Amino acid sequence: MRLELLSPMEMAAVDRRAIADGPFDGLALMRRAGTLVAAEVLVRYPGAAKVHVLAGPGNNGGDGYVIAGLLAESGFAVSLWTSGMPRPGSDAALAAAQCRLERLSLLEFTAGPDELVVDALYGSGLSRPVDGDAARAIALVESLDLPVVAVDLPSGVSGDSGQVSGSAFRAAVTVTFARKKPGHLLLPGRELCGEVVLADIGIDDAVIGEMNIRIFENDPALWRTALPVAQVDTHKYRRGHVGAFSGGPSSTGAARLSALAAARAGAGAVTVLSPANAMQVNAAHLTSIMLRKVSDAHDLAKVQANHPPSAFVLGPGFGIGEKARAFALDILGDGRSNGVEGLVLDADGITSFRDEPSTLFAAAGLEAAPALVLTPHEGEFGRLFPDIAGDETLSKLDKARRAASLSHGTVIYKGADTVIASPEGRAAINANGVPWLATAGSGDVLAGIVAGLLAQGMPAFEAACAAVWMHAEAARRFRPGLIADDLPAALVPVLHELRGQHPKARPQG
Ligand SMILES: NC(=O)C1=CN([C@@H]2O[C@H](COP(=O)(O)OP(=O)(O)OC[C@H]3O[C@@H](n4cnc5c(N)ncnc54)[C@H](OP(=O)(O)O)[C@@H]3O)[C@@H](O)[C@H]2O)[C@@H](O)CC1
Ligand SMILES: [K+]
Repeated sequence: MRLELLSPMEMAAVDRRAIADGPFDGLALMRRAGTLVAAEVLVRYPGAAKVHVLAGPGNNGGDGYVIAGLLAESGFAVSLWTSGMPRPGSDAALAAAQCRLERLSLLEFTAGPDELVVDALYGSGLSRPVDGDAARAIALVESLDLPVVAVDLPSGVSGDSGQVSGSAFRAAVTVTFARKKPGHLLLPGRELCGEVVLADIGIDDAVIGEMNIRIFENDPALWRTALPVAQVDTHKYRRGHVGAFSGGPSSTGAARLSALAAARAGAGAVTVLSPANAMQVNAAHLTSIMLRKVSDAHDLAKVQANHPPSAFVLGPGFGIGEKARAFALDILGDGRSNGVEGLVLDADGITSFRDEPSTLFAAAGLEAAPALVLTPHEGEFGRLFPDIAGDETLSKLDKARRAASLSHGTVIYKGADTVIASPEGRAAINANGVPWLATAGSGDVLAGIVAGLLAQGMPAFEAACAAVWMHAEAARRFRPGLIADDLPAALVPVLHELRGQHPKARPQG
């Protein structure tokens, strides 16, 4: 799987390196790119009454000249609309010189129903907001509801951030080259790209390998080998023990959702850690999940002394305040020496640190601290990282990476385009989410899955990526109608399948 995501700048560096190394020069790469886009058009829209190719002044436009020529040779009626001449001597200028079609000015652009648009105005070289003739063409195409095949990126969509600059095409298909860019996965870019096709234009994987890329699309290939595999001789505590903190008597459900999810994710034992006044409510709803009273620091110390959980979930339904801060700092301070692998801080656990985030970050940064995993949605992210959240020059990917570095934690920045970032700089963008996953309690389940995997010894970044993907995959398979209570059980077939593909897969004991 080619999961690395290249920023437009990295892609340009890869292009330069590939051209320097050979065997293909820039024009050959461009011809290949154009040929592969033309092939997609042929396969997908063989009956198009007419194809409008819009070619810009850079190499994206160069691809457009190649595409227009090939489609005309294949028998399509092609109109070639250009905006600005390619720089003399550039690959685009060479491609333009080889294209014999009449050039119409984008200024005059017009189209009719049942026609197709190939958008080769701007790709990774987008340098300012799209306006003027290009914006007018975009509006006309949108009003006619014409299908658009975008070359590399829909014009107007930033390859770095997925944000729209000025206006942007909404493509049915986007054909990109060598590797996807973050803008193909981050919103709103992901929606505007339509289906993303990755075309191999002949750039050697080794050239990309040398770039030491640390940003990926989240996919099982990224973490499958790190998934815990139960051994035959295992016993319940060796399969990991999760402690999920419950809130008071009227808010216990969230912790139970986390607990169930942790158990379904494979933790051998799960305990709900409940304040005294919520013990009865919790007891009435738990069967396989254990229950212990933890009202204060003294109770927590007792839990830590005897079969301590190897991972904790703190936050779902817990309540905001000093108790959450004290418990979190206690667990981080207690350290790995006591067998604690990680703390998942979610919801109220995050909000509890809004006035003193540096205390949390300092505790997570101590050498002996267990892994901290933070799971903020946008609002919670802004509470914990106000300066990063408020910086409009940063993409969601940049924000998550900075937050991870600042907090010394793995950050799961949730949303329809969840970004997972590790403190040492790795990041993954998730793309298998479905709208019906946004349901009450869904976040509690995610926190539980992360803790379940951490408790079994899975490293934090891999556990976070795996949890986000499995959570979404379980929801996708369940289909609409899903409520959070359905999710823990819906994880089981997903995990079975993943484990079946594990290189060390063996019968489960
Ligand atoms: N060998 C390779 O490199 C290969 C590259 N390939 C292809 O090249 C593409 C990247 O090419 P690229 O770097 O030339 O950038 P591109 O997207 O054409 O835009 C730059 C031009 O557009 C202009 N411009 C930008 N924004 C604008 C705006 N809003 N409104 C108006 N003008 C605007 C900008 O103007 P400037 O900023 O210079 O003033 C400049 O003239 C890549 O996406 C892929 O399709 C493939 O062929 C495979 C091999
Ligand atoms: K484009």
